[in-house]
Amino acid sequence: MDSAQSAKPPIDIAVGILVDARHRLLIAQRRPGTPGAGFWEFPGGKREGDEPMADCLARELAEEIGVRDCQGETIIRFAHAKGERPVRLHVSRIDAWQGEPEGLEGQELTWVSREELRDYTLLPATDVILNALDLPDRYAITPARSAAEPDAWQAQFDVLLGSGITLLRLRDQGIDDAAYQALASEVIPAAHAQGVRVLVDRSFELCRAVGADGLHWSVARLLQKGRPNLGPGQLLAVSAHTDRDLAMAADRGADFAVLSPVAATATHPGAVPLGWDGWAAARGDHALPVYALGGLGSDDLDVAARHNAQGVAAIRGFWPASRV
Ligand SMILES: Nc1nc2c([nH]c(=O)n2[C@H]2C[C@H](O)[C@@H](COP(=O)(O)OP(=O)(O)OP(=O)(O)O)O2)c(=O)[nH]1
Repeated sequence: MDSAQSAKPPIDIAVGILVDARHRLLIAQRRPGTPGAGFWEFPGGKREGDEPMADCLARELAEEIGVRDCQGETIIRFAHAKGERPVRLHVSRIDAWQGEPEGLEGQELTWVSREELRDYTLLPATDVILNALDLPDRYAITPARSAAEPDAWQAQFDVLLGSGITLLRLRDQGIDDAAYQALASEVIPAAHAQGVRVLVDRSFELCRAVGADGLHWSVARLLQKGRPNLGPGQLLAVSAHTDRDLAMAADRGADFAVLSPVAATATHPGAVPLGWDGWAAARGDHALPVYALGGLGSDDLDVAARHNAQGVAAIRGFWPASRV
């Protein structure tokens, strides 16, 4: 069972990730006598009564580290039960504030680069926060090259690589593993040259052979195989359609999921759309970042963020118009 389904109601916690001009993150060490003593965390604390979470964050950061006027945005809300009690974390990234952070409660503070964080023992579930911090707000999925005119597909793919997209899934269910491997071997170097990471379907062995940045699997495949032994920075994504899928994906260690369909799509004409309310209900507070997919594009990024989505995933929504 994942944290979102735990029996005890979670306590709401506001968490703030201060990011400085050198992209370093501020972490604090939990004091002796508190739950998780000695572990490092991002500053924050418990909601008082029914105060709005934004007020809770401002109060906690003022009380604990003496900063004011924090400017930022919520990056994820999720629940987990890996500590002494179930918590629901409302995590914000903060890029501007007033005052110099100091440990007002006697806690040690330090600024660390994203790489240096690996040297610290962080509270359980911090990996979820870091995935939400690192992942982009758009996840592109390619239409099948095997169903398209190959030169036109290639031209559109090249435009996609220059469009600001930084993460994509190479999807082509119309070809066998050998043809898929050949396609992946062709497109991944081009994507990497443009700073775009590529997740592949199929096996872990294929992912390794083609130098991909991770895998995108069905929940069924994840349940069957378990989380593969991916390298540092490699990602495991999962396609989900229900609340239960997300619970299993979080439980089995997926780094993020794609939950669909929000609206009707040409790719899956038979699927019943969830609508935003149904999408948000299924997304719930599962402990992983979740993209919204299905009839969406860049115009839907704001509505997605309001529904606790990492962002938008799309095939047609991000695929450049054909020039031929
Ligand atoms: N601040 C913070 N808390 C986290 C993170 N991850 C995580 O699981 N938690 C949990 C640990 C604690 O159970 C809870 C935070 O509660 P807390 O005891 O620090 O809250 P507080 O500052 O209001 O505490 P206090 O006034 O009661 O001393 O949230 C995180 O990254 N930052």
